[in-house]
Amino acid sequence: MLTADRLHFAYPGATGEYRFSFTANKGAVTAISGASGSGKSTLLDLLAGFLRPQSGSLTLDGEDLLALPPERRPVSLLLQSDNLFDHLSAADNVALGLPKRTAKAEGRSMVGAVLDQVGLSANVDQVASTLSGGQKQRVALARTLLRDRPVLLLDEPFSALDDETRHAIRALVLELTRRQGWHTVLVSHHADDVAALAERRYLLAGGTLEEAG
Ligand SMILES: Nc1ncnc2c1ncn2[C@@H]1O[C@H](COP(=O)(O)OP(=O)(O)OP(=O)(O)O)[C@@H](O)[C@H]1O
Repeated sequence: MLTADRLHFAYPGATGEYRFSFTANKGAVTAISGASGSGKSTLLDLLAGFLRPQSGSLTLDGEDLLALPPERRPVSLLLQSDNLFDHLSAADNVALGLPKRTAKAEGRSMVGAVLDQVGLSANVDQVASTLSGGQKQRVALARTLLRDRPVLLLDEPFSALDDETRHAIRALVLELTRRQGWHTVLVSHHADDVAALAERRYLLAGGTLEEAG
């Protein structure tokens, strides 16, 4: 279980402050909604380690995550767009998620396997700039799958997609979350996405999270 307990943060010199408490279960999507400017990106930055809280705790199954710098946190991040290097192929973008010193042939077969799982076996060598928005998100999910970190942070990951693609990527996120046992935290304005995915929902307002029905 991913647990934030009174994670307290204030931007230097700013008047507003945040105090975040929530839990996110393994193999499930936890949704965070809130108005523009309510602090959703701030929360994700704290979870990813890009911002440091003034006090409080953040643990994954009891392990203190605040002690870890961003690159050592068991966390992957998927944004609305700009997840890929445009000039690299789908396979090369995914290969960035391989552990260092993976043998070339082994790496290629691991990359092929995850691209296959996200339905992109026909696009392995395609340059990212020529992929559709949905295909790009699939590539980013394949890389996440390869890294297989236990926490997946999603920041409006479906917003740039048309309805049909959005439903397909949404279903893929839910399937991977359940199968891999990820703790997936979804930040979204869209009630439709939240209703389709979330096991637990929180509303962010006034600097705190409130569990919503
Ligand atoms: N570096 C910063 N220094 C001071 N204040 C900041 C900084 N970054 C964000 N803020 C302020 O903190 C508040 C929360 O911002 P944040 O980006 O977390 O909101 P959000 O809910 O993600 O908004 P949106 O939905 O529009 O992306 C805003 O009032 C914003 O102006």
